Amino acid sequence: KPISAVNSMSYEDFISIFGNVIEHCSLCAAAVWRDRPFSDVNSLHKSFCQFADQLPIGGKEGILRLHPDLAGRLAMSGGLTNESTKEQQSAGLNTLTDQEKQNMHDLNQQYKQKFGFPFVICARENKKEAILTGLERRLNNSGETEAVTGVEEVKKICRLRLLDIVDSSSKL
Ligand SMILES: NC(=O)NC1=NC(=O)NC1=O
Repeated sequence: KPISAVNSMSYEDFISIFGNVIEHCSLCAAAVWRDRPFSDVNSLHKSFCQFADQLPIGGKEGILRLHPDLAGRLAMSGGLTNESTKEQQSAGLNTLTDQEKQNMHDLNQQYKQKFGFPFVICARENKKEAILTGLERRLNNSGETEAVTGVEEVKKICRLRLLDIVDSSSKL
């Protein structure tokens, strides 16, 4: 879509189109609509980032809790959103060996046990090896650090999902 079409959307249409650029967080799109008109996809992304950044720590954690585990139960049962399904496949998470699945599951459980929210990383920018090493490394961080790091990954996921919808060449 050209950015001009984005800028002329009703908030209902805007929410239905952009409601999942942050996984299960249509509130973000509902809020970001007010920042229109957007000069291009970068300024649209900036609005999403600013909304996430101004949330209190509890809100940031809430965004992370709405993310499905990587190669988790939902992924195994085909219950992921279309976006998450494609992203997790692109990282090769649908071709894990049983050993890798078990390892991922154990680490995800440890991570959730420690932080109270899931490990989030931009799967389209990482292959399964990088995801596993990232999970092991970030397990040693503080909750504060991981809430911020997780939201930074959400911003990367958001940008790629926006680029799938908005023509990156279109300018106001
Ligand atoms: N826990 C996660 O990081 N989930 C995901 N990251 C992505 O890029 N797509 C997901 O579903």
